[in-house]
Amino acid sequence: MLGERELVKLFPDFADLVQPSGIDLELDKIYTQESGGSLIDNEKNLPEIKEMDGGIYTLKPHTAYLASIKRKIKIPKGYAMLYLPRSTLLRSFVSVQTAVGDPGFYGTLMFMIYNHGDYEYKIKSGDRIAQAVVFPVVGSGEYNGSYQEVEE
Ligand SMILES: O=c1ccn([C@H]2C[C@H](O)[C@@H](COP(=O)(O)OP(=O)(O)OP(=O)(O)O)O2)c(=O)[nH]1
Repeated sequence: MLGERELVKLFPDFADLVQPSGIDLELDKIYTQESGGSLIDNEKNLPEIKEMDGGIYTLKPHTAYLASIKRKIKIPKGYAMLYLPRSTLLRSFVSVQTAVGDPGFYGTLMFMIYNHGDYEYKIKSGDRIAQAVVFPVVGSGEYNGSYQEVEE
């Protein structure tokens, strides 16, 4: 796992969010699910989503949402990331569910947030919801999948 000094060099756009062994990630927007979707023979049809009215979001009990993360991220070739929830959310009965960040990925991270509780949970755009931990990848390839964005 990479530490502070390496992370600041590899992720200069996130320098102010670097922690001793990871990078804090801030909530940008929250989206609700508006339709079904499918994954059949690797043909993906993503559900339609709708941006919630911003500022402070209210997560209903037993409901799933998508959350975008502020700032686009570039994961350098030779490194991969895992994203772990902030424990304050877990202590509040809210989970942040995530996958792997691939070497070479550039774009906006999207996570799923689920309010497991029996009560509403309020969260504001800009608050930290997860921490990225970064690992070197031996013999790394480079991501070029459907979520790759063109670097500006
Ligand atoms: O929780 C996560 C984890 C990763 N990513 C980003 C970074 C990752 O590199 C990219 C693609 O993730 P993945 O490889 O899991 O996508 P896929 O479902 O395999 O789709 P595709 O094959 O089109 O890339 O999405 C997220 O937005 N959210």
